[in-house]
Amino acid sequence: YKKHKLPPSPPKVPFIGNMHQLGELPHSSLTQLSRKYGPVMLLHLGRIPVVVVSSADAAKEVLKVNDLACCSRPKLAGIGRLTYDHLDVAFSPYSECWRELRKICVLEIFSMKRVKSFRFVREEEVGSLMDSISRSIMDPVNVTEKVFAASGSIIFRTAFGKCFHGSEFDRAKFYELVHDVAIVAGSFSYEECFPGLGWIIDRISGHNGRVERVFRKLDALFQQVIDDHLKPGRTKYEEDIIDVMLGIEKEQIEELGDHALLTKNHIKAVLLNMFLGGIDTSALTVIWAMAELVRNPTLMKKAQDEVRGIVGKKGRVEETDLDQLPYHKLIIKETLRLHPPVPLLLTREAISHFKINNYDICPGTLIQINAWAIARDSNYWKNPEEFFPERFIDNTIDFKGQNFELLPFGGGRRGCPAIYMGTVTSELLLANFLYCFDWCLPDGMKETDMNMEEQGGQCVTLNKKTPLLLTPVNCTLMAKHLS
Ligand code: HEM
Repeated sequence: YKKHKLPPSPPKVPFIGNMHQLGELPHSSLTQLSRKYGPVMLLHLGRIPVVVVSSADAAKEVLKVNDLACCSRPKLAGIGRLTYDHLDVAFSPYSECWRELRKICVLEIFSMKRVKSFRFVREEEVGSLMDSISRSIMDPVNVTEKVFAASGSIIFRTAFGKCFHGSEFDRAKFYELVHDVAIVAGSFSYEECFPGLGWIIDRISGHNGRVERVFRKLDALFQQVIDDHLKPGRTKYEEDIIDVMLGIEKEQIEELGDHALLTKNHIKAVLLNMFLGGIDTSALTVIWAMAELVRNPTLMKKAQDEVRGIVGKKGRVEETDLDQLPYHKLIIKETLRLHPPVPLLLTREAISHFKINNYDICPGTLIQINAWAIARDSNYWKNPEEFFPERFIDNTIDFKGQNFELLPFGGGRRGCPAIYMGTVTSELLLANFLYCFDWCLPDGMKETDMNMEEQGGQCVTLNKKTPLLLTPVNCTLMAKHLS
């Protein structure tokens, strides 16, 4: 690679490379580093070369101009095991098989029509959450916990067709499992960073054992639900995602025989993607939005006036109301700008040589787009640190992957295929929070005392460091619904 012009790099330490510079909050440390080394920089995690992209122009080079040259994902051992050797959509390297599966996801699983067919699940879950909060009027509520639980139940029911309630899975155990999966999915093994030696650390640190334990539990859960779905004489009330995928598998076997693509393992791997990709992301959007609104009472009032004006005395916001709430949509957009749930997007891998801003990117290099840094860059955003939904009035910037200064869902061939599913869930939850209750901070806490820190750690998602505790104040609009 001597002839190549490589991107600038911060100084490396022997063996670990730049690993020590990632810190507790990698998106934030990388933003600082990019101020010094530029919007395209080359880091080394152990032996792995990683190019970090921190400007809209450079992101466009990756996601649009050279999308095909770098639309693969690295083959990591931990997630490889959890996805039955990369049979999923989110973490699989680029291949013919991945393309087929992605097509099935876009057309059959995450299409607007399919997502709309689960409207009743979302409305029921949000409804029971509002009922449960209404029993805590004037008592502080852990909004973080409640929203995660509702988002988890929505995905669980959408995928499996049944709720935790009255099933053999208990909610706490399920979350523990999803959390373990998220940690395995977000971590490199030492062997990957330090080939030849890292396996020793992997064995001592128990990495391999943890991956295996998580895999076994998850596989048993998926197998059991699939078996339930295949039982003769099963009463099917509404089609869930497992029904949809089993239907596609059957069709493919009838049409293509041995050449059928979809197997039970593909189905399980896609379910894993739904749990990893769908629960925390939608929940975090609502939690950060509520946190911002409580700190900004004027914006809160404006949003509440809008939703209460449109919904009237109905008692609940329904999905059909959401399109009549333009200010509400601006709040979601501004939340996704300031608090993108996946701040570094998912890692891509270059398949062939290409250039970004005239720097050579060699095959095998990993690419990390810092969507968080771009969305807070004063070159594109006025007062970028301020939560100001009005900035999107008369502004055509959207988050669907065409405007490279706002990329909460990524873009290009690997962009999030479930934008509609994610946004409709967040919008419905937030609109009901705003419609059903007035909110105040517990124990005389002031807006300026709120802790808005981000949580560090191994997760790919951007959590709030401290749980959001808020006190619901009675709202008469709901009384009619409850009586
Ligand atoms: C507010 C909600 C959501 C946000 C912010 C979000 C964000 C993202 C991001 C940043 C990526 C990576 C894009 C890239 O690398 O360019 C992604 C990929 C993905 N997301 Fe989402 N997501 C959300 C909701 C969901 C939901 C509800 C599901 C499914 C139930 C889901 C499933 C996926 C899958 C399967 C991929 C991998 C796509 C691929 O590699 O081809 N996401 N998402």
